[in-house]
Amino acid sequence: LAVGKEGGAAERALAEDVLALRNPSELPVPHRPLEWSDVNIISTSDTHGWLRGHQHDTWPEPNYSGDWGTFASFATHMRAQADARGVDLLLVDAGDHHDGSGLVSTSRESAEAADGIFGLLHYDVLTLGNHELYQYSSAKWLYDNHKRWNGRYLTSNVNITVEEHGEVVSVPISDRVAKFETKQGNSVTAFGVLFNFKAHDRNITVQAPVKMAQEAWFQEAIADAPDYFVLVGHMPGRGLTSEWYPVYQAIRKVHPLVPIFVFGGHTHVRDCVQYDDRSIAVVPGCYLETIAFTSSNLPPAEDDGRALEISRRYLDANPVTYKWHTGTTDDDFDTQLGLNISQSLDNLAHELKITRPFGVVPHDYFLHRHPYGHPRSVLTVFAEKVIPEVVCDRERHGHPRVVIGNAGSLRFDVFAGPFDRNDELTVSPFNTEFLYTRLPAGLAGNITVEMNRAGASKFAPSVDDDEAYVRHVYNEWLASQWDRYVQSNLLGGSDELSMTSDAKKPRTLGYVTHDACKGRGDDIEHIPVPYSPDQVDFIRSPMPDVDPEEVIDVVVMDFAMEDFLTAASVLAPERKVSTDDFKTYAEGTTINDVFGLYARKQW
Ligand SMILES: Nc1ccn([C@@H]2O[C@H](COP(=O)(O)O)[C@@H](O)[C@H]2O)c(=O)n1
Repeated sequence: LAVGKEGGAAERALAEDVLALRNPSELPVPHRPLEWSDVNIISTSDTHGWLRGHQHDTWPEPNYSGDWGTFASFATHMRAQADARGVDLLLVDAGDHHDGSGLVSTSRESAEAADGIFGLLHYDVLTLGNHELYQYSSAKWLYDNHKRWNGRYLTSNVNITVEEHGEVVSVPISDRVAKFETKQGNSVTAFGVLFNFKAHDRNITVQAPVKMAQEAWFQEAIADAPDYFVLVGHMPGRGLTSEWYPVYQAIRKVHPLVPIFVFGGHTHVRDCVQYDDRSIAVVPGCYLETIAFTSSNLPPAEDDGRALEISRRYLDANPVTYKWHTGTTDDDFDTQLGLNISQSLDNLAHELKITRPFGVVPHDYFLHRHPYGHPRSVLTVFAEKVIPEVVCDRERHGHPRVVIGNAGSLRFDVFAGPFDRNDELTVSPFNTEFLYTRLPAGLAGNITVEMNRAGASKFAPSVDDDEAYVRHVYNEWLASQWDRYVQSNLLGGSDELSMTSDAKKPRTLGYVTHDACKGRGDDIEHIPVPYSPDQVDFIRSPMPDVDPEEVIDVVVMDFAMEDFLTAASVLAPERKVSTDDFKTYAEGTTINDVFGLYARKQW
């Protein structure tokens, strides 16, 4: 469980006590019914291909053990409930379907097949994220296939350059706006927006949301008042200057009273804020861990301008939660659609051969629970064990070297037990390659320090003021949960969330959300996952034991190249280090296959 470097004993003892209380094979059961209202919206985001759910036993993984099939059964029962109640139920998703599991990261074709399975569940509104735009081919595939979403896949501010009828044109990847009527006869105007993302591939254009909101087409699209607006987009709802805010403001200017329901993503956190008493912005976590349920009444026909009753709930994505909230049992929960989806996922995993173990991991390695440098940190094992053992260039054999990379390329924990290709792509799904140049060892050593001082430039949206907020939102979110818990327990108190009726019940590890909306958001009360604050943006393999002046091979992971060059220009401007100075290192080796190579040898 551990946390700090040498301290952390108190935290560890606390967490161990808590875990001992509960039989870990048992998932906690919800006890608060959902607040159904006139409009009910289920939102997901940042699924990153986790369609098979979380399959490991280490807590909190079992909280998220539902796959896309069980989620589809849940959504189907929820839709039936909505019909029976005579209310709206919409399903929306805010993008980042790619990069993150064996299904979507084995190949372009596998990502397309996984997208197809994702699409078996009908969504009312969905959009893309930055991970659909790192490669032109992914974006082009979305463009070529956008018609299959029947006008509900919205890319309001993202264009692609294509050749059409012999002409090169920049066109929206998919539809910009959807106007539709719900089963209950409510009119909806919806948009799909991406933050002002800059690190996309060539021939893709992202317009800043603030500019999009001034466009004539947008003004025209919002001119008529619907019963409510649904804004779905890959960007956080909160922040110093949230990129949602100008979009919300543009609508508010024209329609002071029409409800605006915003569904964001990208930060991987559970979050919520209300811009006014007729709007809400909800972010539903990531990796198919969280299903957010948002509900609101609608203004009466004779609108008195009164505040709406809006609420949100973050559900842990597992069958126990799904059954409890739909009043179903083992006998009647699974729907044919759900079963078909689960079967299709198993078939795809089998075809892709992502479930064959490479080895057996001796113990858990965590991404956030330990500081960088701790032997059970994923970053440490990557930098100090995996890279030194498997990233080798035959031609450069015998030349001292150091390897520098971005920590963000490692995305998940590595769990004790069988380690397969799916686990490998989960921990690092990227095709990042290695390049090297020659520099003095002393300079190379200092460059990583400078890179960490400056922080990762590609970590966040590049809207200036927003960056400070977004940069490490997820890490800060985890840190604040753990700090709050440790503080309240060490001081002998308890945080306000523990004061609820089920406070005395044993709890499992999981998210403990404090957002900016009223009431309790988490459906299940958890103990937060231990978090170590000493995380870094960049990592480095051990320095060779050479004189600081000795010129060595300096190997850089290509995604970290810009940050490396910036740091080099700060520390040694006279050298004018540029990409031209780099050559391929360990040709054919990419970071998404180094853990497998290591596992075959060492685990
Ligand atoms: N080829 C890539 C692409 C991305 N990354 C890392 O992912 C981060 C963005 O992911 P979000 O889920 O936060 O959108 C990016 O900042 C990098 O850390 C990468 O390493 N290689």
